[in-house]
Amino acid sequence: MRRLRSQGPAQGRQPHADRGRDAGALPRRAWLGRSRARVHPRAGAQLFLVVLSQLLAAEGPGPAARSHVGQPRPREAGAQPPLRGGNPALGKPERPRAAGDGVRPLTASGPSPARRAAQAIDALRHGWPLAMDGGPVLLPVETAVARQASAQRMLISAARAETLKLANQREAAEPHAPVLIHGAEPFDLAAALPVADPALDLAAPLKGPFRAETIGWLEQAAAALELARIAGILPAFLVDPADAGETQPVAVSDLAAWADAAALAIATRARLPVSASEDAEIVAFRSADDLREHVALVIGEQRSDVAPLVRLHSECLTGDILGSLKCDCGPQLDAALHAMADEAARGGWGVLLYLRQEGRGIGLVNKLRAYRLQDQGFDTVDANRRLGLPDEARDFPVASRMLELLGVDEVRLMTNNPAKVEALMASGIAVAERVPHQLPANPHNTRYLSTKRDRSGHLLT
Ligand SMILES: Nc1nc2c(ncn2[C@@H]2O[C@H](COP(=O)(O)OP(=O)(O)OP(=O)(O)O)[C@@H](O)[C@H]2O)c(=O)[nH]1
Ligand SMILES: [Zn+2]
Repeated sequence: MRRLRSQGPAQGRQPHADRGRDAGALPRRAWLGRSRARVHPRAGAQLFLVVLSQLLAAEGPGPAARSHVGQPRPREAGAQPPLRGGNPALGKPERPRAAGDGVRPLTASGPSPARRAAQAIDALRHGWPLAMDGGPVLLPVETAVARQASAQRMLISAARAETLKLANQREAAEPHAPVLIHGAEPFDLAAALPVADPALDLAAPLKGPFRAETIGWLEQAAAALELARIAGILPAFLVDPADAGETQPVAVSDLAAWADAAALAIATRARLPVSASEDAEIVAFRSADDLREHVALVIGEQRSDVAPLVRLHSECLTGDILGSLKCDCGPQLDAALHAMADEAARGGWGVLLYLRQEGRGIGLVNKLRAYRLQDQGFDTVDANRRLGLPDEARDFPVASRMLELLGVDEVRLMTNNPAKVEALMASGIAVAERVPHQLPANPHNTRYLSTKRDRSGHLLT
């Protein structure tokens, strides 16, 4: 069996008793006085600062504390006093500006491909247009800062085109291919938004007439839609708009470089007692260009001779933090941690990967948009498609890479989703067993769970 090299357990693991929080020993009432219970926390903090500054003032200026505050540094004999208001010989001070006013041509000496993709994702979130190498300028409809921009054409996803009843046109009939639409009138942002956003579907059901056109830059179009998904915005663009503003250059191949799981590395690790188990360690992962920080929780003592119980848990802010009843994420997270704690008590161990892939990879805002559509009667799959987004967009090679970095090459995977098993195996992790992980339904998630079973292939009863 292939054994992967571990980066090793944390150095200097301490018994729990050694790590009491010092803060607990502070005389809590000392700093807010007796009225603490009635003081609003923010007001309390302000009061604390006032008291602190009074105490400091009463103490007088300590020489060490004030040596560089408010006092001029001693000057050597003959030295010039510092210039106030800048050196007139240098002209007026100017803000630093990027070379070429920030326009970055795709040259070998420019930013690395992964960095360019990161900049493109950031640009979309800010509403700045992309200049696709070999394709047109694309302005994201949802976030565009160039409010006066307009274009004759829009780029949308196949799923959105289908919702807009365009799939009967030959150029829009390919199920997953991006669709270029030509409007009878140019699209300004007010006209483009209802095409992009299904929240407006009921208010304006007929948006056309549109003509679908052949795309001569299909790869660039697909990459742009993928970048929009990663940025968490609606996947719709004005194509070559007038007045789009400064563009962000990006090439199709940049995306693969950005998504390369090999860039992920362990950033740090620390002991983290949790309510399910006091014997747990958190490991944080980072890569240079992807700002999402994934974590793993290792429960029990890591052993190379026993395959751990593993759960790949995708971020769900609503379920994990707020206790949403619309999904099964919160109870699944809780039950997984307790199952791992039981496993550890029997001499085994567990690893929970907390993957920052909210809403199965479409991001929090788009997931909440999907929830709105679900309230109109669409199921979880159709709601995503109406948004023009895939119903599954998670990046499981990231999970395999995290396991590899932890030195885990074989797992007992807690899941009802066969796609997770396949994805892990495809990226080199042996799945010795699939451990079912079904939790009781509630009235709010019954339809969600049956859709998972009936449309997404989950093994649920
Ligand atoms: N787009 C979308 N995402 C959702 C919805 N409900 C839950 N999610 C997301 O789905 C993910 C939860 O999936 P998981 O429980 O990890 O995995 P799974 O594919 O359901 O498979 P299991 O391992 O069997 O639980 C989280 O990222 C949630 O935010 C929804 O209605 N729409
Ligand atoms: Zn959830």
